Amino acid sequence: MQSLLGHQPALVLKGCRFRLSNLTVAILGAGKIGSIMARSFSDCGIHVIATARSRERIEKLRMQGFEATSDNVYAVEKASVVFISVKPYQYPALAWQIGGHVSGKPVVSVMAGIPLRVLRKTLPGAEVYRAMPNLNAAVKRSATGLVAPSNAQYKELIKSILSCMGSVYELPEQLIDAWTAVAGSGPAIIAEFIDSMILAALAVGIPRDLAYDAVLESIIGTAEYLRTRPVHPAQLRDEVTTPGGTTIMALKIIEGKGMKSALIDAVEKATARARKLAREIEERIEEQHENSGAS
Ligand SMILES: NC(=O)C1=CN([C@@H]2O[C@H](COP(=O)(O)OP(=O)(O)OC[C@H]3O[C@@H](n4cnc5c(N)ncnc54)[C@H](OP(=O)(O)O)[C@@H]3O)[C@@H](O)[C@H]2O)C=CC1
Ligand SMILES: O=C(O)[C@@H]1CCC=N1
Repeated sequence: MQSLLGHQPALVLKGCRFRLSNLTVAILGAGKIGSIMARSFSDCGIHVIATARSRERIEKLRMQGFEATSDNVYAVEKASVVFISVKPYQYPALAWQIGGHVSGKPVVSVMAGIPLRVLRKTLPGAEVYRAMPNLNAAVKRSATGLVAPSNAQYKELIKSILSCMGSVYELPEQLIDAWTAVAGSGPAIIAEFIDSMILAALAVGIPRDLAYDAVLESIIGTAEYLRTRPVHPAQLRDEVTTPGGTTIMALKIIEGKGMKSALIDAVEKATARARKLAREIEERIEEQHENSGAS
């Protein structure tokens, strides 16, 4: 581990945290989530080399103050830790480029669906991890799931880097697709709910800016309440619901229209999609392998 961080002596800090400012991290595919990761890591003092394909994106990353390039191999060779944040279907081409340059390095994929098995096969000799952050990393509130390989050498370092985006939860690999559906996609699902509540507020005559505040503050407050008190959501609901009052009228409609079952179905479908992605990407990698004439 020492070798990753150059010659700086104080590797392990109090509380088992690492001196991240000694570290160079490559983020391959710094698009929407990758550039948020770049900002979070950079705010922790990490030197980030971000990559993208298009000139526009590289220029944008440079304007944000990052070292940016289209040269993935350069980024991998310069970095001690590599993050991969291209879209899953973009991964086979990227793996083809960098596969011969990652041996001995920790490589963390934040791509939905792609299993450790496939990462190991395409990144020979690397210590591969899967992580699933979410967009809330932009406000340092990501709930990031982490899958580490067995006998991981760099796990504490990777956790420290990921914690620059918020909370980190270590998971067995069989839960990461479900985590992707709940926490990775979570901000989109919750944003749909917020949008619906704002429309509902408009429908009953609350002006738009007030509607936005009413909904957001209620959501943040409810999350804070549940986070800080030992109360089950159903108990909170009961505390709000006056017999014969207003809340029960709303709850009756929600129950009748099947909001809970819609959400359960939605998360199941998103989880299944992540699993299917794994098969699709593996097929593409095999095709690429065959087309290259390899045996
Ligand atoms: N968006 C989200 O909230 C989350 C996404 N993820 C995962 O992160 C990944 C990225 O998602 P997202 O950020 O939304 O997607 P984006 O399309 O915004 O980002 C992907 C980036 O990868 C770049 N790219 C593609 N191929 C290469 C290559 N060969 N070399 C260098 N750069 C390349 C693209 O560059 P260019 O723009 O120049 O084409 C683009 O900027 C996905 O795998 C997704 O599953 C995980 C958690 C949350
Ligand atoms: O929609 C997706 O596939 C990615 C994974 C989690 C969030 N966005």
